Parts: sequence; C-alpha cells; structure tokens
Amino acid sequence: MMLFRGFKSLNRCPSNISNVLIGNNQSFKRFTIPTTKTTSSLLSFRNFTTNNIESTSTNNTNPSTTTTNIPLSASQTEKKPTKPFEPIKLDGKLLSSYIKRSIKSDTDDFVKNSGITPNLVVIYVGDSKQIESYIKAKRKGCEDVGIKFTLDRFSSDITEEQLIKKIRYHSEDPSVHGIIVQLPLPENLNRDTIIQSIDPKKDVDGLTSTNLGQIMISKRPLYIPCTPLGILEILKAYNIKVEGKNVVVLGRSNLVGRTIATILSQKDLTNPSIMNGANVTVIHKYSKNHHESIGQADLIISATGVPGLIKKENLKRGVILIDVGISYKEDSTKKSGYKMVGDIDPEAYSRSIAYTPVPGGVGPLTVACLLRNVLRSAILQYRIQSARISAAVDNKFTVKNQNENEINNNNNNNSNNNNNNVNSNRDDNKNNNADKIPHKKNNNINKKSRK
Ligand SMILES: Nc1nc2c(c(=O)[nH]1)N[C@@H](CN(C=O)c1ccc(C(=O)N[C@@H](CCC(=O)O)C(=O)O)cc1)CN2
Repeated sequence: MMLFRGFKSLNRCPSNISNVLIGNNQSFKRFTIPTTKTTSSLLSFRNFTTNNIESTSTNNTNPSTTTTNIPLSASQTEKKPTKPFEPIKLDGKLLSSYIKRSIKSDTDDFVKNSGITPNLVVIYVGDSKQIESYIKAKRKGCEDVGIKFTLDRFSSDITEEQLIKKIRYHSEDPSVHGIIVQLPLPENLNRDTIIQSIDPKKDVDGLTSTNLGQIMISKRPLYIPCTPLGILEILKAYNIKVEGKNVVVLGRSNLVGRTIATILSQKDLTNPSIMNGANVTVIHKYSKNHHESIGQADLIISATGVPGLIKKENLKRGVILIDVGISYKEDSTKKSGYKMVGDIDPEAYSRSIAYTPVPGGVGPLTVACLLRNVLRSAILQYRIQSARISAAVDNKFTVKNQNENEINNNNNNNSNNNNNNVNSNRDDNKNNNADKIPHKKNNNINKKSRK
C-alpha cells in the first residue's frame, strides 16, 4: 500500500504549499506570494510589537523613537520622509490558487494510478441565491482540479428522514468519496441530526461528531472543517505564529468559531510548523466586556455575519485581522446590485499589521481545503479497498496452503471429507476477489505489497 505515500495533500495537511511560499529559495521561484521588504519582517508575528508600526508611521508620536542625546549633523537631522505603514493583505485568493495547483497535480496522479475520479456530492436543500453562490464556487473548484461534482438538490419540504435516507445511500455508494450538506439548512431541519448521518470517512466538511470529537481530544481527525483549515493555511503561509498570543474568536459555530478556537489553543494538531498554544477568548452574543478582549487581541478571527462589527477604534495597533463573515449589502454600482462585505469594517485595516479582505480572503481557502479533503477521502477509500483486496488475496493463499497441508494429511489418512469443504471455501474467495479487484493495476499493487 505504498502507492500514495508521496501525496502532499494527504500526508501533510495543511498543504506544504505554504512551506513553499515561505520556504526554501528554489521553491520561491515557482510560487511567490508578493512579499515586500516589510512583509517578510512583519510577518514574524512573534517579534512584532506595537512599536513596529509606530516607528514606520507618519503619525509617529512615540517619544522613544524620536528623541536622542547624540548631536546629529544637518543631514542626519533632516527628516527622512517616512512612508505610511501599509498593512499586508493576506491574499486568500492567490494562496488558494497555489493550493489548487498542487491538488490538481495530486488528483491527476491519483486518477492515473487508480483509475478512480474523486467524487464530491453536495446536498442542497432550498432556494437561496447566496447559498447557490457557495455551491457555484465549489463546483468551479472541483472542475479546476479534476474532481467530479454531483449536486443533489431538494426542495424545502423534504423531511429529515428522507434526507437522512439519501445521505445514507451516498454514504454506501463506493463511487462517492465526499459528502457535504450545504449550510445553512432551512430551519425546519435539524442540522446536527442530518450531518451525523454522513459516514465519517466521507465527511469532508469534518462536521460529524467523530471528526470534531478528535479535535476536542487534540487528535488529528480524518478531516478538519474547511474554513478553520483555510485559516490555518493563511497563518502558515504568512508565517504567523500564535503561541502565547491573545487570540479573540468571534462566533462559536462548529463550522468556524468553536473549531478554530479549539485548534489554536491546543498543541498543534496538523503540522509542527504551526505553533498553536494561543490564549484564546471566544466571544458570542452573550459575552460581556468583549470590547476589552478585542482591544487586547493580537489576532482576531471574526465569524459572526454581522457586517462591520469590528471597528477601528476598538483595536490594538498591529493586530492581525482574519475576517470570515459574509454578508451582502445593496450596491447599485455592482451588476448584481449587491456587494459582499465582512465582519470587519475596512477602515479598521489601517490599525492592523495584516488582514484578510472580503471577498478574496478566507472564502477561496474554504473551497481549496474542501477539495483537498475530497482528494484525501478518495485516497483513503482507495487504500481501504486495496487493503481489503490484499487481505483477501493473502487469505486465499493461507487457505491454499492449509488446503495443501490438509490434502497431504487426508491422503495420508485416506479421507477426503475435509478436503471438499476447503475447496468450496477457496471458490468463495475467488469470487470475492473477482468482484473487488477493480483493475489490473491493483493486482500489481497487491503482489508488491505481499512481498
Ligand atoms: N457545508 C458547509 N456549508 C457552509 C460552509 C462550509 O464550509 N460547509 N461555509 C460557508 C459558505 N461557503 C461554503 O459553503 C463558502 C463561502 C465563501 C466562498 C467563496 O469563495 N467566497 C469568495 C467570493 C465568492 C463570490 O464572489 O461569490 C470570497 O470570499 O472571496 C465559498 C464557499 C457557509 N456554509
């Protein structure tokens, strides 16, 4: 079962694309995130202090950076024009295109070697333009990387039982590798009951209790939910370390808030190069004194869907802003008549050292991470299938050896009764294998792995 050991997407998650982005020089030639001189130093979050911003800011009022006891020459005293500090845009769109490139290459290899095309089934209930735009983004992502996309759509009058039956059907279908229930669901349907009916092995949104439960106990689940995974990708790509930092998470959904808060406060679940161990505060609608926590935050992750919730005035200078909120505002200048906005007022960016925009921030990474999870699932299921075949073949050999021994014994004993039974077992095994071996390549794999 060595075949897919080398897959980046499966073995290192979040992807090693981000290693490439910040990694060795050769790799930079292939994937270059537009880093300015400021970027490389600023992104060392560990060393960053408020002074970094103030010393480069035109509004510098910090006396420690302007006074000196040493007499200066005229040229030295001449005020150098200082550029206003520009926060860094954490470019999720660009990063997702790198990640998708890597997924495409891995998917191509997988299809070539296995003859299987990964297949994602999206369960969609209802009729909402906004939700359809998410689905469109996922369909496009699948097309870009060579993953099959299947939409199973239902009207809002479907019952929970009917939906669960459908999901169970897809869970049992070997040609389906990933199943997601597009959220939000209509209010009459219980989201958790429905999601629980997905086979955890195909739960590429990582929302079943099996997968989320692993995160709770600091274990790596089969699938990490896509938006938290996307956030980890950003942190990793831009070398943002959170150990010991004050992280404020707004929102406590399984989809984003609770999950990212759990991950960042724990010891690393995904890759030793991301340092977790943050001091995480989760804020929700019943929280009190949240202004205080927000004002002390080094990193804010906002996932509330309340447009413009985070304002400039509340923020510490040098904060990093990750915006997961999606809302729509009317905008007559847009062809669609509306524009997408996040939880963070764009005016707040000027207080930050780095921020994710909306659109073009976390959203595209949610899709890229979903694609990676689907490929991961296809590879996992292929491995399970191959292991079963391998075990069946091994079993057949064992039976054959037993059989031969028994024939010898029986010949010695002049008895044929047991021999007939064993022969019938052998025939059963042969038929099983004929059903399960999907193509010639698998036979080769199995022979190799037996050696
Ligand atoms: N079952 C799930 N439902 C939902 C999830 C999820 O991860 N699983 N997340 C969100 C919505 N979502 C995916 O479903 C999603 C959000 C945003 C984007 C995206 O690409 N946004 C782009 C803009 C796209 C556009 O212009 O319309 C961006 O932010 O730049 C994709 C998917 C809730 N539901």
